[in-house]
Amino acid sequence: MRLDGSGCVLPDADVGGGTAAELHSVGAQPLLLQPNHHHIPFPFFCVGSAFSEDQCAVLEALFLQTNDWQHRDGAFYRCSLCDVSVKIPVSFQAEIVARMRAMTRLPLVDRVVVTAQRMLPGQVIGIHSDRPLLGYEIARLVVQLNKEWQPDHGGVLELFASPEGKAVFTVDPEYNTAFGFALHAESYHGVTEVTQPRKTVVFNFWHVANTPELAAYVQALFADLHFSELPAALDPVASSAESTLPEETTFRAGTAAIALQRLGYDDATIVTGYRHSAGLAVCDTGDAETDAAVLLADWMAYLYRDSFDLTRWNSLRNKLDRVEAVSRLMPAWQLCLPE
Ligand SMILES: O=C(O)CCC(=O)C(=O)O
Ligand SMILES: [Fe+2]
Repeated sequence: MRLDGSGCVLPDADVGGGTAAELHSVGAQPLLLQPNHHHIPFPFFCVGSAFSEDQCAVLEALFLQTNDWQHRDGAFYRCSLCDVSVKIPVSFQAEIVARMRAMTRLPLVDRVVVTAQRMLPGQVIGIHSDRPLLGYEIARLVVQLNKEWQPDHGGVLELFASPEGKAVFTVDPEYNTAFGFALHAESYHGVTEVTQPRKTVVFNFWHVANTPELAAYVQALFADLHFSELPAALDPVASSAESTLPEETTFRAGTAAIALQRLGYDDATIVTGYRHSAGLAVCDTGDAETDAAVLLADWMAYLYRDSFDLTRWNSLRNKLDRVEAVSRLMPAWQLCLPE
């Protein structure tokens, strides 16, 4: 399957924030109208004529002015990148975030980071998922700026169901086409080798509950982490868990226990938290603060050791929905579950 800009156009059920006419009225030009939404191999959308001529001109100019390109020269990820966020008009950024919120239905923060990406002949981007690690972006909009692109120029974006499989969907990098997706552990994609220079602008968006501010808080909470600081009361539980459970699981449970310890909770709560995070027991002590502390510690340990998982986050949010935030947990609570 190929997207050639003239493919079938499905009605946009997700405009959410407004109709096409309203979008005309808020900005000077419409943008990202009529996306084609897909769900295989993972949710994404493509837009044929993404931006107005003026907006394309702003994006193209980014490649003329910038000089501090960072060169990525890994075996699987070869391209040059440059942060051009400050060069994108604030009103343009605001419009794009509003549109991305409507299309992805994700609670995105206002801040956008925009990267100009250049690939030169011979360069290729191998298969990767971009899963959102702690503080990383949750969604991307990839805009192509290759005038007169031809199939033999390469640089086709390929989508995969698994890192070993064959491409399930391909997107040609034609001028003024955009590709948007939510990043997660299985959003596998890559770019085929290019034979002509390839110009792309990537807009990055953050989830309100996986911000760089949360990342700073969690990094500080787990700084200089040594399991030896955990109370002796945990020793028998941890030893027994370590003899039966995968290391990854006990590592995460130990990390959750450290969070509870550093937040000032007593030995009993730390043991309860460890057992909960190791999957040995469901935390239901009947004490609202203890249960909330255990759930938040478990979530922060997961974020720190793994990545931001939307399903898990929704489950945390549902569990703590009606619970009053307590002062000891306030900073973590506000960052993990912002209003
Ligand atoms: O350049 C592209 O088409 C996609 C690059 C990429 O891997 C990304 O933006 O996540
Ligand atoms: Fe990527």
